[in-house]
Amino acid sequence: MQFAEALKSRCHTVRAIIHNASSFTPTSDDLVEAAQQYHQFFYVHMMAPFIVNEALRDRMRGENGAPADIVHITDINVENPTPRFDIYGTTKAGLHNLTLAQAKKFAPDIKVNAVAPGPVLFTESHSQEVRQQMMSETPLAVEGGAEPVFLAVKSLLTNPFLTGVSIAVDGGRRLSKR
Ligand SMILES: NC(=O)C1=CN([C@@H]2O[C@H](COP(=O)(O)OP(=O)(O)OC[C@H]3O[C@@H](n4cnc5c(N)ncnc54)[C@H](OP(=O)(O)O)[C@@H]3O)[C@@H](O)[C@H]2O)C=CC1
Ligand SMILES: Nc1nc2c(c(=O)[nH]1)N=C([C@H](O)[C@@H](O)CO)CN2
Repeated sequence: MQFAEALKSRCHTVRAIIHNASSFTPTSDDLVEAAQQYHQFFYVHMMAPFIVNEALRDRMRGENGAPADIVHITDINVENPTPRFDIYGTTKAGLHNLTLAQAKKFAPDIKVNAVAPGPVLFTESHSQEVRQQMMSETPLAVEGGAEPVFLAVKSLLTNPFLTGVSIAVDGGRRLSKR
């Protein structure tokens, strides 16, 4: 556990931890490659947040007696997965569950919450047709960008009475997808 020890040697007091790191690729048709993907996705979406949170738990300090904060960036599809991204989705669902478990485990000293984005930032891989399709499935019909995700994280950090919460930042998309 050298990583955890190195982290502790560098972090004396921590106000908040935001777990944003992620891998995002469709599940390979090759089973060997898919197994390798599972390891990669498990480590970045579940193992790393678990290790970092446990390693720094005793170093976390809120302000003026309020709890400290951990925020996990998950995905609106944790309960309505996209089969083509099943490995991605199951490990993000694991991160969502870790949010709930650690909210119970770390209270009252630390709040643990999630922000679940919908498609907020398209990549070059998204054709104009795909973008239009996704916008047609989004009630607010715009590409949200990173700012709404930041504002959701900020609202969690400034509200001392929220833990075990997941904020969907998706323009209402979760309401329209079947
Ligand atoms: N963009 C969107 O529409 C949506 C995003 N989200 C979630 O929001 C978050 C941010 O999204 P976005 O910025 O688009 O994500 P990107 O895929 O563009 O970036 C992911 C980041 O995670 C980093 N990363 C990956 N693996 C590791 C690792 N092992 N250690 C450290 N860093 C790592 C990458 O660094 P590097 O470049 O060095 O590999 C990269 O900077 C992610 O958790 C994503 O799953 C959820 C739903 C929709
Ligand atoms: N790590 C990432 N996760 C996700 C991304 C991304 O670009 N990086 N994008 C999405 C979106 O839903 C979008 O690609 C539409 O499929 C999901 N997660």
